[in-house]
Amino acid sequence: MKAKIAVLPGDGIGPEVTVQARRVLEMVGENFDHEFSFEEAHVGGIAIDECGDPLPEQTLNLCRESDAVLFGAIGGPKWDDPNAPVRPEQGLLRLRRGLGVFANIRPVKPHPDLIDQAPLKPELLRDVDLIVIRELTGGIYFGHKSRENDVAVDTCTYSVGEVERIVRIAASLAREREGRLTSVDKANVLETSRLWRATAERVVHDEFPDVKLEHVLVDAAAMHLLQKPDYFDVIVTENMFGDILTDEASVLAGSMGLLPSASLSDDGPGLYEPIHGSAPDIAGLGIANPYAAISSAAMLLRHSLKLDEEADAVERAVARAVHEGALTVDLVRDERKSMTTAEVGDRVCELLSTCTACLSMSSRGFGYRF
Ligand SMILES: NC(=O)c1ccc[n+]([C@@H]2O[C@H](COP(=O)([O-])OP(=O)(O)OC[C@H]3O[C@@H](n4cnc5c(N)ncnc54)[C@H](O)[C@@H]3O)[C@@H](O)[C@H]2O)c1
Ligand SMILES: CC(C)[C@H](C(=O)O)[C@@H](O)C(=O)O
Ligand SMILES: [Mg+2]
Repeated sequence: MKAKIAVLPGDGIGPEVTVQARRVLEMVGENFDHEFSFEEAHVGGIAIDECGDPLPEQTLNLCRESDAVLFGAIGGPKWDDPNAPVRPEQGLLRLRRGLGVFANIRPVKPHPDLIDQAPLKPELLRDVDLIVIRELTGGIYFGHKSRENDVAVDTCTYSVGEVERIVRIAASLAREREGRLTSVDKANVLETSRLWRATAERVVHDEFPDVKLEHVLVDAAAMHLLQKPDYFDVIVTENMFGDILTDEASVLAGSMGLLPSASLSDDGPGLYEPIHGSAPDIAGLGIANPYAAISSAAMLLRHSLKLDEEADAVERAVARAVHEGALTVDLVRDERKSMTTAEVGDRVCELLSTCTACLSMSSRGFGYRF
């Protein structure tokens, strides 16, 4: 098949990990006989430096006319002045909104070989296999904001329609899995959460009677995620809660550098990005973990290009590489045994061409498998 992929590397480690994800997609194109074309554009801090706008019009246009968008990360200390008129993060938020990608899928499934190194007890992690569906284009991120003298305001808004569509996505996914959906809110305090809860209740009751829905308050959910992470199947939540809970969930997997994401709209290109940021503390050192970016590329193959077999092959190559110990420094105890970002990318590409087991077994998507 032919596909056009927009690549937005961004800032900090964004370009370092994105180049590895792009190489993997190129390798998939070669091995499976697809014609993928790639076009790069600036977003975030680098775009501010270039033209004063974190999401230049040509970048958004490129994304809109592509089949999918591979995104690195944005931001960094250079653009962090709280009084700056524009910020890199605004570029990412405008991109999400501009593409209408309201459904952010963040799977969390620890690789068995990394469980012993995680800060949580191995027995808590062994059966963890959860997916967070984060609402991505509403809530406090996009509500009215103001700042006057000593007072700042951020407004959190949700409409019934916005809640219905994200709950439908989450419930459909739960139906294909264990049929359990946990809706996370703060309904004891927030009006938006009460609307969220009532809407989720109605949608699931009317349209997904086979799905078991429960509601958990976000503060308790944060605790349960560490205390009994294997309890969860599909979690659906609003924008900011989903942001915070998924950084927490990355601890279950072992590193921020492992969690991928897909952001989808009703139609139009999907946006694929690791959940981590630009990691200024390690940028430029060549040691960033590229697995989150590479796994995001696998999600791109599966969700935007409908290439399940190819997505499976990439996920198996990742799982195999991890199993062999192809790990960056965030995942090894002994630094001398770590690989660079590029070496990990090399190994995944090699496995994609040589590992017949990676290419042949069939399985269903989301997260690690081998
Ligand atoms: N999607 C995005 O572009 C995105 C996401 C989160 C944060 N940010 C931005 O990134 C900047 C830095 O934010 P932060 O430090 O709070 O979060 P961060 O995710 O960049 O880093 C948090 C910690 O995780 C580590 N880490 C992250 N990704 C890693 C990887 N691939 N390999 C190994 N270690 C990794 C970092 O070294 C750091 O110690 C900020 O400007 C923030 O706004 C951007
Ligand atoms: C950089 C920031 C705007 C972004 C968010 O909060 O959505 C990030 O933390 C993420 O998780 O993708
Ligand atoms: Mg985040």
